[in-house]
Amino acid sequence: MTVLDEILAGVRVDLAERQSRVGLEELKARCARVPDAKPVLPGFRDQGVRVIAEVKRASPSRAALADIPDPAALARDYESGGAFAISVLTEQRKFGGSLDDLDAVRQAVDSPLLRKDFIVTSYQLWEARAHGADIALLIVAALEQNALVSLVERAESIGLTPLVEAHDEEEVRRAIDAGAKLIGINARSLKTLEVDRDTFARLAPLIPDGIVKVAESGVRGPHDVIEYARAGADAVLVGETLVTGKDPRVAVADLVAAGAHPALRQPRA
Ligand SMILES: O=P(O)(O)OC[C@@H](O)[C@@H](O)c1c[nH]c2ccccc12
Repeated sequence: MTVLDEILAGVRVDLAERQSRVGLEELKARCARVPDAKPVLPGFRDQGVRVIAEVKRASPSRAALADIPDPAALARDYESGGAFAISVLTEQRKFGGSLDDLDAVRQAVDSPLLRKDFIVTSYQLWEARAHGADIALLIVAALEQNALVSLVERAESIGLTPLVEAHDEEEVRRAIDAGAKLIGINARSLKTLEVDRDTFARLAPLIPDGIVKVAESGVRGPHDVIEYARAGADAVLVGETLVTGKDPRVAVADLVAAGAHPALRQPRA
């Protein structure tokens, strides 16, 4: 059993528990009461390399990272440092997150919000929307192709932009085939938890120009943003470095400044 299998098993148990408490109809009714999701794709391309800053308490590779007693305050710091979007991990068992964190962050910031979880059914997309997310992560490795295709369609039909995450050539192909317009390349394998920062540079050329590319994981500082940018990233997704560092606002601002460097400006499709 891989780490991913283990995480998915726990996610399914917790999901069943939530489904027994809140029915789909009730969730849909909640969705009707929240403001519409923001379209995010154009914003990813209009200036420099965008920073998606993550609220992350723990991870399977590093266990506890940071307490984060006030996720709203952290998100406000990220936003004032210039983050384009905020990612909130909502998986509970391994990452210490929750939908309450998503709610708290939604109350605190106007930036686009990513629900970062292990989504295996459309119920979780409705949840994401009901709790104010604009973007939802779909992990190719966690889904059969049919399920991936229908979750991409369902996400879009309720206004969410799916961020489709791939780790290798085959998964990139599946993401493109599923119609993804926003693809994340995760440098961390969900099977071994190893980080390979060359993954993005290896896989990005397989992605057509019209698709927005996000380099996920392993960013230690401005230097890594520049490397990812040179390899064609439109955005970087950063967690650990920001939650374990001293001043999250300054840390985000340093990454944003690195990604905005004029030397990185390249013609885009
Ligand atoms: O903490 P890092 O190395 O900066 O990584 C952030 C983000 O990429 C990572 O949390 C992540 C990427 N894809 C995921 C899928 C599930 C859980 C977590 C993730």
